Amino acid sequence: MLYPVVWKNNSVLLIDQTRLPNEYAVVEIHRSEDMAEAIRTMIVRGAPAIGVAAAYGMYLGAREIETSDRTEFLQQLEKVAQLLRSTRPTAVNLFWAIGRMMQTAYETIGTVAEIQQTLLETAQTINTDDIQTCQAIGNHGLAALPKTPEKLIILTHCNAGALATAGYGTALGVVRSAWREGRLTRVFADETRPRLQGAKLTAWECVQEGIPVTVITDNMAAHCMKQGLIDAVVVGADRIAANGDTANKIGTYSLAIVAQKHHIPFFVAAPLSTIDFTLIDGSQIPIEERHPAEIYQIGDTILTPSGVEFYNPAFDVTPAELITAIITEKGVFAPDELVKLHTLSQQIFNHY
Ligand SMILES: CSC[C@H]1O[C@H](OP(=O)(O)O)[C@H](O)[C@@H]1O
Repeated sequence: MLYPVVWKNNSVLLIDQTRLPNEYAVVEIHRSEDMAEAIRTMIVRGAPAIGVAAAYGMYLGAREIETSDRTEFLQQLEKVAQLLRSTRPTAVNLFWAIGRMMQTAYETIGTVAEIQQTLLETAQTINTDDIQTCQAIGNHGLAALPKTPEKLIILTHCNAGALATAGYGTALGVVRSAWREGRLTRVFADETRPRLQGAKLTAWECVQEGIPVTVITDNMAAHCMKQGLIDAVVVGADRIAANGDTANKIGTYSLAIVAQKHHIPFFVAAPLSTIDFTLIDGSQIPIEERHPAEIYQIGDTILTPSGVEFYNPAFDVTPAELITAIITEKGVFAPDELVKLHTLSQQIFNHY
């Protein structure tokens, strides 16, 4: 199994996803500021993965606080939370995980040392829980996929794999489960400009797992669907509103439009921790804008002339009416059924 975030020897080990697929490098993180930078620069990325990373970042920050006074400790911990919240705005998992860590600190009655220990245990629980959640998503996804005698070809976008979670993946979790059950022919992976998570990360994960994978450029997806090459589209999510509107990597929205045009089921695979029930629809989901260099530069090559402007939104929002179903660890739901999960979500994520 592939784990992008690992607690080991009193530090956090991150697979450096900016160096894949050509180099498998691990970065050792000891301090909260370094964890914030790792999230900001996408050494670690993917909604659930940055939630897990932020949880450990909260513990790293907690152990840096040198006071035995509980009130002072909590005030300092809130500053760590603010630092981590400032890293990336769209994936709600980041904010949920930080909120859970703060809630744990406030609820722990004891010495500062006892609060710090409880924070570490909470981060480790968030980590292990997400692996189990992804495996449940994968298994529930099997029931959602088209029931055809032939094996399926699934198109996915960006990377919603083990690298984007604590392990196993969400969209690629469904792919892994389908592969293991003998229901998959191959994956078509959008390269996913500008950060190329599909070409670099999804393709790498599939090769590691022996899953046949075809990489296409983003502008080929519609043609592939029109040719009848694709049986289903399965993507991840960074934030899902209560009505099922879903923020995911830029390019997801256009995929959903073309999938509907060609009557191809379009699935979002995501844990409950990605659903933001405080938003009635996707209109208020914050969309991260990243540096223009992600568009105009690949390696040492500058792609565009000087004197041009750039617009680099990292995400878009797919309206619920374009989504066939949302695959969660609690089952498969039509977008308008998510409200059934609200009470359960509040029980699991209360006050975060
Ligand atoms: C398992 S959801 C992963 C989700 O996060 C990715 O964004 P980024 O690579 O910028 O962190 C992408 O939207 C994926 O679908």
